[in-house]
Formats: sequence, C-alpha cells, structure tokens
Amino acid sequence: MKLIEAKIIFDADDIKKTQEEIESVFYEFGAQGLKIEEPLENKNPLDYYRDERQFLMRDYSISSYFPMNFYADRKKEMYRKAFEEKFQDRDDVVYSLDFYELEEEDYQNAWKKYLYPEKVSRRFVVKPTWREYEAEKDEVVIELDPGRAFGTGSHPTTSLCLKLMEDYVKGGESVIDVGTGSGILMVAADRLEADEIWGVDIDELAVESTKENLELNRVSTEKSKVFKGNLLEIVKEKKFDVVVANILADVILMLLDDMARVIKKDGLIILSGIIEDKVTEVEEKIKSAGFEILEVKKDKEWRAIAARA
Ligand SMILES: C[S@@+](CC[C@H](N)C(=O)[O-])C[C@H]1O[C@@H](n2cnc3c(N)ncnc32)[C@H](O)[C@@H]1O
Repeated sequence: MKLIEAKIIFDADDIKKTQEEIESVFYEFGAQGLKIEEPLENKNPLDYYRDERQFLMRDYSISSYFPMNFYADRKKEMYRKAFEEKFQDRDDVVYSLDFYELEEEDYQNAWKKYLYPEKVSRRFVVKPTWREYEAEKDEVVIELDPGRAFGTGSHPTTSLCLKLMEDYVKGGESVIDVGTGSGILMVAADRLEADEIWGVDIDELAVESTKENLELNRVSTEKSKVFKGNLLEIVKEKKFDVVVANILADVILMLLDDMARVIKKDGLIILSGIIEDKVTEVEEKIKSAGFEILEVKKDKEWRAIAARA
C-alpha cells in the first residue's frame, strides 16, 4: 500500500510557537510519528561533509503520514482547510503544504524497527503486534497495530489518561471515550473491567482502526460500541459513569457542556491533550460546567485532569 506524506514547509517570527501550532493541527487529526526537520543554526563547514542535505536545508518542515486509500483526498482537504483557517490572517507565518506519495514498505520498515513494548503507566504495557512480551504479575498488556490512528500509548497525553483511568476506574462502570483514535483507551477501560464501553471519533479511519484493535484485544462486541461522529450527534439520552477524552484543549472547551449533559450524577471525567498554556482556561470551564476538579497530572508540557460531576 502507498502512504501520503503531508509536508508543511514554513518560516515564522516565532519558530517554536509556530512549530507547536502545526504539530497541534496534525495531532488533532490523529497524526502520529511526525517528522520534524530544522536547518542548522550555525553552519560549520564540516557539517557539509557530515550531512550535505541537512547542511543545505534552509527551511523548517514538519511531515505527517497517512494511508493512501478511499479517504485520502478527504484527509488532504481537511488538512488544507485546517492550516488555512489557522494561518490565513497571520502576518507572522508563511507556509506551504504539499503531499507526496511514498511506498508504505519504506516507511513501515523505517519506523517499525524502533517500536518496542512500552510500559506506559503503573500497570499498562502497550505491545506492537509484531513483538513478543511476557507480562509480569499485575501488568496489563494492550496489543496494538499502530500507524493508522493516534494512540500508541507512548504520547504523554495518552499515558496521562491511562494513569488517571488506572487510579479512578474501579470496574462495573459505563464509559465513553470521546476521540477514540486507535481505541487504546477503550481497551484500557475493558481491562479495568468497565461494563459498557462506547467510543466516538469524527475520523472514519479512527473508527476502523478502533474496531480492529478492539477485536485484536478480544474486547466483547456486546459491551463495546464505536460510532463515527461527535458527542452531540451520537449520544442523545444515554448517561455514563465515566467520560474520557484525549483531545486538544480547544475541542475540550467546546465539548464540556455536552459532557456535563451525558454524565451521571457523581460521574467522572478524565480529560487529556491539554497544553500547559490552556490549563487554566480549561479548569475554569470545568468548574463552570458543574464539575469538581480532583487531580491535575503533568507530563512535559501536557496536562490531564480528573473531575467529578
Ligand atoms: C489525540 S487523539 C486521541 C486518541 C486516543 N484516544 C488516545 O488517547 O491516544 C484525538 C482524536 O480525537 C478525534 N477528534 C477530534 N475532534 C473530535 C470531536 N469533536 N469529536 C470526536 N472526536 C474528535 C480525532 O479524530 C483523533 O482521533
């Protein structure tokens, strides 16, 4: 199969900030394994001989990859629109977005080599399907075939969610995962003995990937359901004991009132994907939506919050 590389080449007044903004857009659409290239700051002529390509590079670039399939054109359009909305009225950023076709083999072999089972929380170990792993007592293994939708467990936003779920999900709950990506948090909910597990995602690829990963991890189809769409479209009357959502802060801010609508009395929300600059705004919104904050967990620049209805 072929893959498409979506490559943004950019220049900006504040490179670091723009880099983060571009990463956020890719990340919001479920991208993982971004390739970031930066020109050398101080060009030592010796570097020319070490790496000619890097030495000659003048621009910053960030690439993300997705499969070339039925949805590829839609995905390209989504990226074009998202970057246009982000940067069209800005004088401090210039960018170009291009798409390149690659053979998946080249890409697969390049990144598969570096993926190993990884212990991402106190109990959860995420294991790529092609590796062997013998679980220690008390460890819970989640098997994934990464590369299609976001959620391998190694991203801080996912591992923060898994850590909070491990601490707060006791078993027997109904859980909804908003922005399920690879379905990793749904599998985790199953391993924590939740009784009923729903997942929603606006991306068709994520829904497909979740279904595959639920099957791979033998999560019963009687207790799990996955839907394409957002919370408002999918959940009309039903209420849940737990809502988990690892999505960007701006999306969380939009969804919080809806979360309050679908949560049972004394239910729990676990929110991740919140960049540190946005945490105060999200905390305020959590409180005004009627929740009490129980805990804020940190990993690098990311924050995750557990709150009670
Ligand atoms: C960062 S990924 C999280 C994946 C996985 N839950 C994890 O924790 O690793 C965010 C996911 O949210 C989805 N998403 C973004 N906005 C959404 C919305 N309004 N409603 C539902 N899903 C959304 C994206 O398609 C993407 O798959």
